[in-house]
Amino acid sequence: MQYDIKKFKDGQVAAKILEEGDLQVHIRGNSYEDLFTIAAIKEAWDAENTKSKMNTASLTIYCLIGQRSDRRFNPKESFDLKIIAHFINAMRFDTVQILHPHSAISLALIENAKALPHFPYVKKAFDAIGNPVLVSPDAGAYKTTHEIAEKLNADLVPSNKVRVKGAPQISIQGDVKGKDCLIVDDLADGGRTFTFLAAELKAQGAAKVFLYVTHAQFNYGFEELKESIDHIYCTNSFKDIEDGFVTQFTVIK
Ligand SMILES: O=P(O)(O)OC[C@H]1O[C@H](OP(=O)(O)OP(=O)(O)O)[C@H](O)[C@@H]1O
Repeated sequence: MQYDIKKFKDGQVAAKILEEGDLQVHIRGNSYEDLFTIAAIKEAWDAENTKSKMNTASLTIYCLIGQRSDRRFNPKESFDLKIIAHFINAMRFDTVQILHPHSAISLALIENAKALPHFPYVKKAFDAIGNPVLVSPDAGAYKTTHEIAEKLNADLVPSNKVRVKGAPQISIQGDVKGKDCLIVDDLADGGRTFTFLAAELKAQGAAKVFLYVTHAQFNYGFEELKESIDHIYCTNSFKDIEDGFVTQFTVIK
């Protein structure tokens, strides 16, 4: 399904449907502008499809904005993922696929949503390195990384993270001496989780430490990661990165 997006100088986005049939929207979805772009496309498509109930509309979001804000962190603060989910639900897509959501709460709040698995990209990194031990950085990552380790027949070393005044405190539950380690997580923001964990893995004798994250945001702290991590594997769900330190798997053009 072809559509055209026009952006006005004041920031307004408008859409035009260029052909008939089922609608498939593939978008990063990592900005409020993207959400309004999706809404414009769906509104234009709905206007053409009021009579035809045969056609379906599907949405694929590669990096859902606000996915970490999956609760009200403090009284009097907004619950941002709930607002975003309300907005997407109002568009009434028949299916919504979300690549590697931060938690199951995104899938619970967004109607007709299911996760698009990150397994194929972890497998590519796993094969490129050559049978590393998988490391899950925190309780949130443990469940999905455990499932991936089972599928790959790989060893898994869980670690636990608590944040003290925002700074991650790490404890590793396994032997990594002389082993190549692949940390697997959903996203890197400032990267402190991974610099601390990689430093601790190396202190415990790990040979090399690699990082896989689906959503490579690297909003700050990117250069510091080079001190303790040997190479990063990620998708381009959040942005395209040109750096020899990073291997990016393309999910969106
Ligand atoms: O690159 P960094 O800035 O270190 O952030 C990345 C980490 O933060 C997120 O978890 P978060 O601490 O938000 O998990 P939570 O939902 O359990 O609080 C994410 O799953 C990573 O583990």
